[in-house]
Amino acid sequence: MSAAVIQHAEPLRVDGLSLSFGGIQVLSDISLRLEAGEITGLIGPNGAGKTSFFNCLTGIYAPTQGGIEMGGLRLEALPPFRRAALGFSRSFQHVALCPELTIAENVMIGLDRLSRAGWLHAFLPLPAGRKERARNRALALGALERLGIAQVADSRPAELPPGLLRLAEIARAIVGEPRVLLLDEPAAGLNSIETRDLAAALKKLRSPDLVLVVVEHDMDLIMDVCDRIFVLNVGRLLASGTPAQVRANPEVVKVYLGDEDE
Ligand SMILES: Nc1ncnc2c1ncn2[C@@H]1O[C@H](COP(=O)(O)OP(=O)(O)OP(=O)(O)O)[C@@H](O)[C@H]1O
Repeated sequence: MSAAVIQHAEPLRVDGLSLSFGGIQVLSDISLRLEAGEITGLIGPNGAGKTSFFNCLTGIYAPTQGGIEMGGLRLEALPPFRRAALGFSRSFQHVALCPELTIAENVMIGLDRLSRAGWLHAFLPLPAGRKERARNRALALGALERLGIAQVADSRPAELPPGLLRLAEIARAIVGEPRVLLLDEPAAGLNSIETRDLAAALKKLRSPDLVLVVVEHDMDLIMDVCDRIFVLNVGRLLASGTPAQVRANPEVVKVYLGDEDE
């Protein structure tokens, strides 16, 4: 096990990150700094490279060039499980909860990196497993509570609407108290009321110890919750700034935001 830890309130620094598959350049020379204590938005047209960027941060994709650093640790060569152990957590574009498990049990899966024997052990009817399961359930309930949905702890995914499922997924992503939380299109498939609830939940997650990055096409949500926004276009960083600065940037309006009104 790595003795390295990322101290609280460290920014995540990305320097000259590039990614290509064969001859296709997916990300080109991305340099930026993601601050703890802020909600950062990552926006851009379809195919701009947003998910690929997340995949580079979590180690699913190996960048062809560039560095990723946090708290003095070089991360770009670490495999995904090492980055997870250092506190990287993410949610995916499509809801991926296990239908056979309750919401609390689904959230407990997010404690894998903290579990001594792995989460499966905590589900087995052994004394050590029972103790660990009780501890994990309490942590899962805490995460659900933090997002205001503790009442669905014992429901199964099929019983719940998309908005609650999305929040349950985020509960699973935060239950291990990550240092870096990457949310990929959390508002996808949600109606306007669910999106409003999501925005309120995201604001509650803002914390001095957390780098929180949201990829999203819902511009109302992004402009509402984000402190800072980075705009990608065909794999390049096109612009960055506060929501007001990004909204007023003519290049961003031309390649992306202009589409919103059409
Ligand atoms: N594993 C891969 N192999 C080849 N090309 C890939 C791979 N992953 C991503 N790409 C390509 O990289 C480009 C960026 O894709 P990516 O999914 O990162 O964009 P995105 O900004 O997240 O798009 P969207 O908003 O539609 O989700 C696309 O052209 C995509 O086809």
